[in-house]
Amino acid sequence: MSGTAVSERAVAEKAGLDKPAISVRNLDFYYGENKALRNISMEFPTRKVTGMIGPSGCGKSTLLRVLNRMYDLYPGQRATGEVMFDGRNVIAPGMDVNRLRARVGMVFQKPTPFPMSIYDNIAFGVKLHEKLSRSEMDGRVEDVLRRVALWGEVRDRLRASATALSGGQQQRLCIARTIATRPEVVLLDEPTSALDPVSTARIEELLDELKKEFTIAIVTHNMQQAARCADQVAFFYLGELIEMDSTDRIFTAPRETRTQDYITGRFG
Ligand SMILES: Nc1ncnc2c1ncn2[C@@H]1O[C@H](COP(=O)(O)OP(=O)(O)OP(=O)(O)O)[C@@H](O)[C@H]1O
Repeated sequence: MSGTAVSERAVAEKAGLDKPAISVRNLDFYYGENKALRNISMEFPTRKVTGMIGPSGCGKSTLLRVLNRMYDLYPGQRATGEVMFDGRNVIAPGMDVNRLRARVGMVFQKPTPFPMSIYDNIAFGVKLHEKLSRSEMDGRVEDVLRRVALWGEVRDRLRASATALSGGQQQRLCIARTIATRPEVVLLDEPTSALDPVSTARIEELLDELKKEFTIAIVTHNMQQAARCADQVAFFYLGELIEMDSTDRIFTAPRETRTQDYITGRFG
């Protein structure tokens, strides 16, 4: 690549203009009659962290659940508009939803390890999508546990139940489980809100590593966390996207009064 091309790319990346992993266009979402998302249009840049903030009930979790069609599991919930991922509208009929959820993985607020061994927590999802030999699976398990900095702590008890791990370890295991299927996008819904400060710091460090490989969307109520982890931040209010910009800009010079009021703690 020429020097010019490299610097153009650097400028494009800086401006967040790189090809997005997911593009949302005119998205509306309904819980029955209740419209929870209103005309959302935004992009999730590839291998960047997008922070999603806003007061309780503004639709942050709902938007995450649309991105991998988690809402499909519940009757009466529907989305209209476009969520483009790898050239396809994921909310249109005909999408292979299981495959989608392997490619757009999700980590929840409360650590939710399956009631099985540490090893099987990771192997379970991989087996649904890939046929690996025993040694390949062993390698995959070790690789993802290393990447979430859990290998040293659990290597001698891979066959022990995952539910015996601490909360912070369980959440790191859930992240390992999610990245084990080699997704392109990882969605995290308040992943540290049930954790102590030390475990929280470890997850935040981990995000910094993971974004080298994955596109990340993280919902958080913690402004410091958004400021520390995100490359861009989206502020939602009453089901609308009010403003999205670089993290610096959102926290130092937001355009909208409502954003300013929220980040300075005047409401929410
Ligand atoms: N299962 C549901 N059935 C009906 N309405 C729902 C359901 N889940 C959420 N809602 C409504 O949709 C809106 C958005 O909720 P959502 O959970 O996405 O907000 P949020 O910003 O993630 O909130 P929080 O920060 O408290 O998690 C709210 O008005 C909420 O009451």
